[in-house]
Amino acid sequence: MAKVVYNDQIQEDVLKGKKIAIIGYGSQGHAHALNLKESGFDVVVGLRKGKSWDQAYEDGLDVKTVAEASKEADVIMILLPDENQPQVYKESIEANLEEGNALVFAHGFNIHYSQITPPENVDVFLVAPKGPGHLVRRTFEEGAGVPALYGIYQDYTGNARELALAYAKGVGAGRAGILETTFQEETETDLFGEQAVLCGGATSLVKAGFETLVEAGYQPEVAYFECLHELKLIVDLMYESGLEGMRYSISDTAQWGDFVSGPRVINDETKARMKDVLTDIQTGKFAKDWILENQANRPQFNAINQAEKNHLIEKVGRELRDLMPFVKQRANAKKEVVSDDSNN
Ligand SMILES: NC(=O)C1=CN([C@@H]2O[C@H](COP(=O)(O)OP(=O)(O)OC[C@H]3O[C@@H](n4cnc5c(N)ncnc54)[C@H](OP(=O)(O)O)[C@@H]3O)[C@@H](O)[C@H]2O)C=CC1
Ligand SMILES: CC[C@](O)(C(C)=O)C(=O)O
Ligand SMILES: [Mg+2]
Ligand SMILES: [Mg+2]
Repeated sequence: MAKVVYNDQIQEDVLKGKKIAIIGYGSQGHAHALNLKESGFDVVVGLRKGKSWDQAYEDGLDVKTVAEASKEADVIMILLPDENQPQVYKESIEANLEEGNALVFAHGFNIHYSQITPPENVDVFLVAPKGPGHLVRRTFEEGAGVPALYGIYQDYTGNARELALAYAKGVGAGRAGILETTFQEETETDLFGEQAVLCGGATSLVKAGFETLVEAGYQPEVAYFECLHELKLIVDLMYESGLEGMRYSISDTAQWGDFVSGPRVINDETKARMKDVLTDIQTGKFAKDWILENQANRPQFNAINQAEKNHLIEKVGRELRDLMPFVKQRANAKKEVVSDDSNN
């Protein structure tokens, strides 16, 4: 079994007294900055003037420009959207790196696909939480945490591993488990997971189920509860006690249907497509296409995003969630964010 590290095995002294710059204050940025500050570390947030800047300031953080924060920090964590990182690194970070600094990432994309080339005299490592930033923050506040991977690309000071573990502990990951990886493994597995299972796989499965029921004449509201709302309740059981634990709570009829019909939907053909997805990630095709899509100002991304927002499942879902106050609370918090085109 892989070695999983927890809080009591981690010395955080190596990071104490160092200035940590969190560049970006979105989904991951706000969680890392606030969790590290509350863990007793010295944090400065690097941003451009705008909504995130105002939010970070309102949250009681020290906020500076990206160049100023990078210059004064010993540890610089880049938590900007992957597609913006190379330009901001070139314009505002690179020239402010000093010998012995640490350059840190939460995802290996730009190092693994050679979009950022750091100097040789700094440490370069990643601390990648295995969960959305808003849950990194929420679980930390609840006294729990989200697991994280760490990986070392360059160990100039000889302290990169200890720094990475101390950083991971500071964001709360040591409560859940921290695992060593490489930039290649983190990048390829993270992209595969989000495309084939967690995001792309799950949304496609939910929509296909919803559409099948609606096209067969069933009420969209029934289809929404069946294929989307209840999925969270089922996944919660898997999260708590695995597939077996989930199957303990469902009826034997459901479990028999799970055994005989699940493999009719997700089968060898689906797995072959998953392998295609993984191949595109491993060869760099996915990364190249995503970089080109951004250079062209995202024509496909924007068109698909708009069509997805207009899908019937979203209309029905908005109406039903408005009638469930316990769900509405979080949806409203998210809505404020979405309407401002930001994530935090
Ligand atoms: N989202 C997640 O949960 C996870 C993300 N990651 C990784 O973490 C990193 C950050 O992702 P994520 O948190 O989703 O990023 P977000 O999209 O949430 O980042 C948005 C933040 O970046 C700032 N920003 C964007 N462009 C610039 C710029 N040119 N100059 C200054 N600030 C800028 C925004 O400020 P403004 O308000 O001014 O636009 C905002 O504060 C990525 O590498 C990602 O792969 C890893 C694990 C999970
Ligand atoms: C699953 C999507 C993710 O990889 C994440 C939250 O871990 C991301 O890039 O946002
Ligand atoms: Mg991920
Ligand atoms: Mg990801």
